[in-house]
Amino acid sequence: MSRAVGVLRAGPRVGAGRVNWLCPRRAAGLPLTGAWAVPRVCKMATVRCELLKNFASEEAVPHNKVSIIGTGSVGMACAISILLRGLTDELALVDVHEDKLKGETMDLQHGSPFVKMPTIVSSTDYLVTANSSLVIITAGARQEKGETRLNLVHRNVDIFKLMISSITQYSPRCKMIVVSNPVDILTYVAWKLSEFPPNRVTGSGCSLDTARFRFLIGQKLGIHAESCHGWVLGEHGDSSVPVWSGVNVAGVPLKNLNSAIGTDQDPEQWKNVHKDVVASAYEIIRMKDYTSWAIGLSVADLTESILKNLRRVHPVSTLVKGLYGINEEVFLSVPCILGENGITDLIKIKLTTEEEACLKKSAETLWEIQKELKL
Ligand SMILES: NC(=O)C1=CN([C@@H]2O[C@H](COP(=O)(O)OP(=O)(O)OC[C@H]3O[C@@H](n4cnc5c(N)ncnc54)[C@H](O)[C@@H]3O)[C@@H](O)[C@H]2O)C=CC1
Ligand SMILES: CC(=O)C(=O)O
Repeated sequence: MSRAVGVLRAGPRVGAGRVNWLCPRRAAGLPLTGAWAVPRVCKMATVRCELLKNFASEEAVPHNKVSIIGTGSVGMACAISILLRGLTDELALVDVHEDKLKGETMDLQHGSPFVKMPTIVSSTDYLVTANSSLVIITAGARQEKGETRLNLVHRNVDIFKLMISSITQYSPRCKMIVVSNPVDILTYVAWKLSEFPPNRVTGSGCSLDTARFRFLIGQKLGIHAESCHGWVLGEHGDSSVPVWSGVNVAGVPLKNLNSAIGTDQDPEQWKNVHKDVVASAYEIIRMKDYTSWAIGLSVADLTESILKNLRRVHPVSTLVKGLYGINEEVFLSVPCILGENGITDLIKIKLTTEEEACLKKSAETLWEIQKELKL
């Protein structure tokens, strides 16, 4: 971790559009040492020195720093969504692929004239993430066409073993959002390896499934997704559970209008909406190789609740041991209140016997895999 690697940094402090390699200690807000500690003095009459009268040191400490680990499709969709919403005063990016990391950083920085860009730093060294309020983990393998999320587990657990200790070393008080798949298992892995309290380790879980559910209900009704309320809970992906009893528009439960909604007996076959939710990722991956925009936008929404301490309710993956007859340490999505301390409360949603059985079955499937992991 002490390698003297450079940190790609730009932002208001070094001038929009400029790309500088700066000391990682400076990027981390630590006192400068060695050659990096030379004070900024004007040795010759540069335009900068002629233009500016320097009043104060530039060593600002970020208050809302977000780090994103993994600058692939998902990491960069998270980055742009967070930047466009103006949520952070410093964004740090980390990836093992140095050229890709530099390229993505420069490409974002060049958007500075159009967005109020915060400082953006990046490095292969986790020192650049120091003092993060929130670390978003998107690093790792993604599904090939037709591959299941659970199939990724061993490849991504190995990556997490390398990553989590570096994150906690530099940001011991951060919150984490895990996005890499299989997200529920990897949230458990991040929680175990970090030794953080469970409220600080959250999986993006069913935020994406729920967004897809609301969008598809909206399409069927001709109403905007934001006005269609409903939740998908449990495992992100294949065994997710749609809570039909709670689906409503303006407080009108659809179940009151169609008592068979979501069942095989339903003449309108609303259950196909959830089938389409489950099929979405496979369908999109078949066509464009990966999914990115909707997950990026949903992670930015979670980020906003945490950084602004909004205490909004989100369907995210959390430790559910003791709920719904689940006795193992598994992470599944339930409605959670998210704020500056991560998850402070869960909403005790009433499930039907069938829904509860589905949740228990997902928990058993996940535990069968988790109990074999050597962490
Ligand atoms: N939870 C959810 O709803 C969703 C999860 N995902 C998952 O997100 C993950 C990322 O997907 P993509 O961005 O499409 O993949 P990608 O292949 O485009 O990006 C992954 C990045 O991780 C980096 N990486 C690999 N090992 C690393 C390490 N040890 N440290 C730092 N960086 C490392 C790679 O260099 C690459 O840039 C996958 O696991 C995917 O299944 C994707 C969409 C939705
Ligand atoms: C890839 C993935 O997990 C999704 O789009 O749902």
